[in-house]
Amino acid sequence: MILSVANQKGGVAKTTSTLAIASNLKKKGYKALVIDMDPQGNLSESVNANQIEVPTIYELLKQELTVDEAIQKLDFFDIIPSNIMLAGAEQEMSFTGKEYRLKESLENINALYDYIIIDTPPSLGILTINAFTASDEILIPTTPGIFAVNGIEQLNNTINNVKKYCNKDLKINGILITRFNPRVNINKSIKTLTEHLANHIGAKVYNTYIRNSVIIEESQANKINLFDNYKSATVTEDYNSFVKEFLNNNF
Ligand SMILES: Nc1ncnc2c1ncn2[C@@H]1O[C@H](COP(=O)(O)OP(=O)(O)OP(=O)(O)O)[C@@H](O)[C@H]1O
Repeated sequence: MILSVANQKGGVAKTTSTLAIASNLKKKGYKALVIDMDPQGNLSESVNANQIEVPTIYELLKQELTVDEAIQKLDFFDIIPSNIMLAGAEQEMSFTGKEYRLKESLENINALYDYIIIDTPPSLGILTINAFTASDEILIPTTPGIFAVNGIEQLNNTINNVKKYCNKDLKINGILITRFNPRVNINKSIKTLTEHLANHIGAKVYNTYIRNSVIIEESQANKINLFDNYKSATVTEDYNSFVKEFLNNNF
């Protein structure tokens, strides 16, 4: 399955969720490839991928190399990294067929992986459109904030456009509430609001939600896998439960 993790709102835990889900899937024995489509390159950095003077997603989108040349095999999972060069792609990709570049690149390796997970940037430009065109499904992380929730409707319009013009079989897998603090009342009403909105766009909110935890920043800063060194942290348990729910839904 090719899965895009997307939300044009920044800071809703797209990168964190991609990292946690892909590393958990690998721990469970699945073959996982992560594609960093975010010019910020935070995901590549969090797993210590090589980002300087190596092939990245940018050269792959420009068709300057084959997909095998861009893949790095790490303990976390396999990755196609990104770096700030990718920021230029939004302007440079103006040719016919630009939406299909990633899809074309992945055709040769799709069968080698159980899951290919794409971390998308906080925008609905050509990079996100490439990710959606290449994907089977989309996972939407959202934080319990009213603006984050409002953005889902706009995201759904983009998804519908991609379905209309580039990928008719694209589906929303579900909406994942992240950075949740169950003790705060407003969080609870936002959860209810997210459920209504999900219903309206024909998607579902996963039962599992991800709690707020300082462990996230600590593990990312130290480039440590949650499932190695922070096994008993609540947020590690949340992501583990989430992956179980995700796998149950997809069989
Ligand atoms: N469950 C959590 N608890 C505490 N902090 C978190 C949690 N999830 C993510 N964060 C922190 O929130 C910030 C934003 O997370 P992240 O980078 O994953 O979001 P993003 O949606 O990928 O952002 P961008 O849109 O900029 O790419 C990061 O500093 C991250 O460490």
